[in-house]
Amino acid sequence: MAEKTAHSTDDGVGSGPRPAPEQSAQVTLSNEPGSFAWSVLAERHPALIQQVRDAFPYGPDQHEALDALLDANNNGVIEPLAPSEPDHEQWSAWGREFFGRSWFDAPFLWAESYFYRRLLGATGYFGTGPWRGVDPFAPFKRAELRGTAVDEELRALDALADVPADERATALLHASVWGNRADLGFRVTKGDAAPGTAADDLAADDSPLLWQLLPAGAGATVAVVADNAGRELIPDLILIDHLLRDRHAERIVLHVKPYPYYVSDAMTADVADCLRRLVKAPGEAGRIGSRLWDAMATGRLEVRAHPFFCAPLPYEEMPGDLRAEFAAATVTILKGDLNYRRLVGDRTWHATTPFADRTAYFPGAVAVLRTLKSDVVVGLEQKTLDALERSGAAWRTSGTQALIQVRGETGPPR
Ligand SMILES: O=P(O)(O)OC[C@@]1(O)O[C@H](CO)[C@@H](O)[C@@H]1O
Repeated sequence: MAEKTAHSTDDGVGSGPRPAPEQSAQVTLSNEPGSFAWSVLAERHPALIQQVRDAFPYGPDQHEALDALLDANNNGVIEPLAPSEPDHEQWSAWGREFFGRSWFDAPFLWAESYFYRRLLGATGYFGTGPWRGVDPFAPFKRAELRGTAVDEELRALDALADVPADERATALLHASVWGNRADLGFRVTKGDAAPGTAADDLAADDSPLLWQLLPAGAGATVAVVADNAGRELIPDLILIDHLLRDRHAERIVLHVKPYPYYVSDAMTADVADCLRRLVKAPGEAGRIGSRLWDAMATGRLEVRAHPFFCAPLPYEEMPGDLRAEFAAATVTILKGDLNYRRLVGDRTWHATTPFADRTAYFPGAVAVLRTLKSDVVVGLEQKTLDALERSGAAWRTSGTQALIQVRGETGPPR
């Protein structure tokens, strides 16, 4: 087995700026048995291959490719994409340093991202045959959206329609945060069929600063970087409607993934499915759906699917066009655990490392709405950290804790 961790000044995944030495921390790898990252590769990935295999009547080619991926994930080394693949060159550059290593010895963020790319390849998603463009996770996403839990969540909106605006705003913001628990990745392996009981309080809450950045009528543009489809995207869309309706934003750009990723991540098709679900719902949910449908038609709400969202890279290495887009936004709101890992860096930061320091490179104000589902966290107060540690619970990874963190001041010169 190779070294347990790589050092932060040389993670080999791109050429972007590196953190200052005094802020360095080790890149998270997956080669420590029993660690969260190890369990994702050793347990979640094989279970996911099986789920995908069971969900579609694939032919022998797909079964063979899935067998090969399972074997490589469990026992093999990382190999480049075939030269015939359209993104072969891109991934060759991203993976140069990791090809020939065990999957467990590559950075966790990189290995997971490449796993999803290979899984799609195995199902024929990027091929020229009949499975081209067929989302292997679509059956799980659709089942979730059809479920009665969504009916109940949408019915609850009727009671919110008449409460004072600030209370409604808080409720909708929290619904979007906790919506991040509804991650189908949690349900891939036995034993984590559903996340545990949610904490009453947020582990960090900078929401006053978020609202300060978005005073009504100031003509703001907000970028929302989505995470999961279905039960997460619905509350995200409802929050977007609130921001537009109460004029906290004039325009919102919703960034989604260009291809299926991390089981349930949202793509344009999932936005359309959620909007249809809302529009057809009775009561307030249906009215929200109609307003959002109109906002799409007039361009006040726009969907984008930049390729960087499926790249195995931290946001620190984002390309210039995306940097310019975030810089032009009044605030960028990032949803979920993976976006958080990419924002602050998937490393063993001390949990009290200031959030503002870790995000100082980000172009413009940035906010995160996240439940904790992996080891990395920054920006906690010492007393919060002490209490969480005393609890003895798996608070970093169980999805029971959540946070809203915001850096308001503008980032470095652009
Ligand atoms: O980004 P999301 O959907 O909130 O979470 C993604 C996630 O489920 O995937 C990884 C494990 O596969 C973890 O980082 C995290 O728990």
